[in-house]
Amino acid sequence: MINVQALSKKFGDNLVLSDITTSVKKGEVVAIIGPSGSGKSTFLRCLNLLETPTSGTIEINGKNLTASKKEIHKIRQQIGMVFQHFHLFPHMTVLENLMYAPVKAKGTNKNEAREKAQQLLKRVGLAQKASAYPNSLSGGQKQRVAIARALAMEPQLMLFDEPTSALDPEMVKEVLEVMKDLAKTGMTMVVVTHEMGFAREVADRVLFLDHCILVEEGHPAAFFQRPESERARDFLDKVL
Ligand SMILES: Nc1ncnc2c1ncn2[C@@H]1O[C@H](COP(=O)(O)OP(=O)(O)OP(=O)(O)O)[C@@H](O)[C@H]1O
Repeated sequence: MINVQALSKKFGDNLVLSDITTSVKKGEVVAIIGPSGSGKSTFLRCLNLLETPTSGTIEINGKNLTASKKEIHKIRQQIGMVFQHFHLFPHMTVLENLMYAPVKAKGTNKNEAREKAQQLLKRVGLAQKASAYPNSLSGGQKQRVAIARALAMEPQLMLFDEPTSALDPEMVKEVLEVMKDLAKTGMTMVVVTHEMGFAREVADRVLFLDHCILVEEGHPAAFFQRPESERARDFLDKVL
């Protein structure tokens, strides 16, 4: 589903991603881990062109994102994104937050969008919050709404940028549970995370970035038990 070839990204003279080549299969859950500042978020944001790569190519479902600026809008609609800081519309109710993009961007009929939104709220355990405004929700609830809102566009791929790192510890679990459930449905997911437990239990593959380089990638069981590189061993010694 995703094919990344020789992706590099600079901010001015600062090289943030260096020559990254990898791919993600349909239905795969990939966790991106690594030290702070290693380029994880930038890599994720390149996958839907929130950041423009300096060089290299990114294909999603065979379409070259970097070549087809015209198509990017259409391709983006198929990619859901969940950020660290929710980004819900504060002046809309939870239900309206979920209905907005399907109605405005896809032209979905309002009744259909409402029904789908209600189903999704049920799925993330928040059916009773449909009429609430985001400000009245806890961080964990806001993030579950953000996930449901991304799913309302029926994406083929979901990108998560440290979705639990702004949450109080007691709320991390409820969000990870929703993500685990989503993974079980066969959704293709790329997740930047500091939650090693999630990477170990839920991911099919781990990508380890350090200093702008994709140092190693592999199955979580192998990566966490026997990391190949010195850099990954050092990192795991610090975080586990
Ligand atoms: N818009 C930007 N302009 C300039 N530099 C940036 C920008 N975004 C990120 N950077 C720099 O790129 C580098 C990588 O940042 P990035 O956020 O991708 O790392 P990360 O691995 O996700 O870090 P963290 O785990 O702390 O979120 C950092 O040095 C950061 O300062």
